[in-house]
Amino acid sequence: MGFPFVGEAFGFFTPHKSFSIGNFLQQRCSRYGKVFKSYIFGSPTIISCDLELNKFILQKEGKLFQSSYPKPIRDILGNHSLMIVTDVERHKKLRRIEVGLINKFSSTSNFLCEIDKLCVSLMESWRGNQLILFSKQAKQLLQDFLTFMEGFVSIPINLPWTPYAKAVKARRRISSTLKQILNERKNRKDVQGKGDPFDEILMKEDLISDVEKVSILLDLLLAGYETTSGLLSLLVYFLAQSPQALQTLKDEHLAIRRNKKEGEPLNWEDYKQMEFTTMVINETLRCGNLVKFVHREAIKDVKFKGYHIPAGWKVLPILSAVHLEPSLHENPSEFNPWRWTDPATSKNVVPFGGGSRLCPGSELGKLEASFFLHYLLLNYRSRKIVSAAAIHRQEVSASA
Ligand code: HEM
Repeated sequence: MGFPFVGEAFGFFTPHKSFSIGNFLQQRCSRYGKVFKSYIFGSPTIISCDLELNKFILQKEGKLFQSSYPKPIRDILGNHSLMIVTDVERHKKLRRIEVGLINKFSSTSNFLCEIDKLCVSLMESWRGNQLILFSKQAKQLLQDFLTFMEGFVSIPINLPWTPYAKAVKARRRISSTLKQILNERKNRKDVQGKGDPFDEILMKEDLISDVEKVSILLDLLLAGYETTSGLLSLLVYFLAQSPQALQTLKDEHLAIRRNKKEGEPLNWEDYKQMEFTTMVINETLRCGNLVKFVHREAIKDVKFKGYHIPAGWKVLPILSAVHLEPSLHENPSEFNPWRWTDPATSKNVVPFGGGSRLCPGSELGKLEASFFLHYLLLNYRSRKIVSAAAIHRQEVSASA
């Protein structure tokens, strides 16, 4: 079970290529099978690389298992964050509001135009640059967010110079900016309820406190930021490895553009035609494993398929292990978007988790990535200049 206190944490958290499960899991699975015991940072832990057990854990949220994120993540996200809240009724209430906000935004008449505009302005900002280092560009949106995210991969030592302390401070700064915006909106009574999702849903909501409202906004910013920017980087990375997929994708987007006037923004009809694009995004999520695992804890003694999980033990369903399982996917480490023509593939890929905590931003993330690809492919040529691999940094992945 490894070293005192840290246990097997070093092995488990060692970075590795995103399209492999890494040496630690590989060795343990071949020695003990797909479900095994470990000891990570002071907690006895069950690690599951088994599809059925993973689905069972996610489906039994609130009944047999609950969310159980480690201290740095809890401190940085805050106790009101959707991912952290364990009380079933409170989670339902906050989730209803967050899902309502995402849906309301997605159904506004200018929603697609706004995403389209964002993609076009991003491409405009690159104009004149001979070389764009993609992974850097995708992450350079907000300095506070970078500091915030760095805290997730840190040891929780609260000294002014540690990434953890800086991240907690960055969270405080972002929260106070959001609080200010909420207050300003409260005072602008004249515009409330006139079609703006924030005004219609958040400002009218009396059942939650202002602190919870700020936390909802923070959740959406954080969960949408790290994951979507990671997905865009991975798309560029995997497409650079697969010229055939890149060409097929380009053909799809050229065909869509041919039927439009110069500068006309994309619409739902265009999005529906992006069939190969959807396959590329799904395959990128399978190979890229943005969220490698989620954190859970057994709240009762659990027996499933002959496994016994004692109450109070940490449980880590490894989503990526199922994505890369050779008995479920042919040549699992190969980036092959065409495998998605087989409907069985989607049953064995769960990049957005499942059960009552299924990612509420999955469709939005995919739509943003599709529009981004459209403008990237029509405006830029890419060239691989370093033979880097897509590396998995474990804790960031857990941030969702
Ligand atoms: C695009 C790539 C994305 C991936 C791979 C992803 C993945 C995930 C996963 C695996 C979870 C489950 C965490 C758990 O069970 O503990 C999750 C939850 C969540 N995601 Fe996403 N996500 C993505 C994009 C987004 C976007 C764009 C948003 C919002 C705008 C979002 C908002 C959330 C929220 C609020 C939760 C917490 C749900 C809950 O606990 O009920 N995600 N995400």
